[in-house]
Amino acid sequence: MDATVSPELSDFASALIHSRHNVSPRRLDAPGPTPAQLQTILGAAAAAPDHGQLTPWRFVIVPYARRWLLADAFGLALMDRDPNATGEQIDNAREKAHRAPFLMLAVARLNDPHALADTPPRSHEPAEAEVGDAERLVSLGCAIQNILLTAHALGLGTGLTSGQAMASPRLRSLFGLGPGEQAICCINIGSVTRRKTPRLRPHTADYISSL
Ligand SMILES: Cc1cc2nc3c(=O)[nH]c(=O)nc-3n(C[C@H](O)[C@H](O)[C@H](O)COP(=O)(O)O)c2cc1C
Repeated sequence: MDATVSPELSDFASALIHSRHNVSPRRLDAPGPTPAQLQTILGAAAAAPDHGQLTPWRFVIVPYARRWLLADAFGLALMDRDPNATGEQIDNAREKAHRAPFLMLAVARLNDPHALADTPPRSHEPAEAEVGDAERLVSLGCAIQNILLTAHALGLGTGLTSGQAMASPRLRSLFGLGPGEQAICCINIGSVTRRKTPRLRPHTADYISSL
């Protein structure tokens, strides 16, 4: 057996994975992660599987003092797609930017269809274009899960939020998203004020078959 593998590690991994639950940002309050905890949490993303070592994702922290920028983007994104949105609906959209003490945007770095033809292949690694968007998104998902599990291990609650604003030009412009970049979701982290009944997870028989 590999020296790094132990029954304790397996029990710990299982307990950690199965005790994490999504927490609505409405239930995430101060204190958020300390600077030291944040370094640990953010560093966990780097351990995600990454075909070709492209780091096909990045994260943009939105400090509390700058949440109003995100609130503006959420509000304007709603007004763009629904010119009849009420003041209350716009306020609700804006308010989502102010919830958890820590918030950052997860950005996928997907293939830019216009640039692919110009990318020269590298001899020792798959050409950038060989790592398709599905693989890049899987890598981001793993990075996000590493972040969620590490925050959970530190006693913090985490919640993911997305919605139609992710694709809005307002959000793209605020975060300076380049061609091929896609905003996927916000990662919210804080102290859990109130837990909901955790959702039931599927059984292995629901998603495993044999060839
Ligand atoms: C990319 C992504 C975006 C999500 N966006 C939202 C969201 O906008 N609102 C929400 O309530 N949950 C969102 N979730 C969280 C899921 O709803 C949650 O993970 C799911 O209910 C399963 O719960 P669990 O994580 O506690 O097992 C998102 C999850 C993912 C992977």
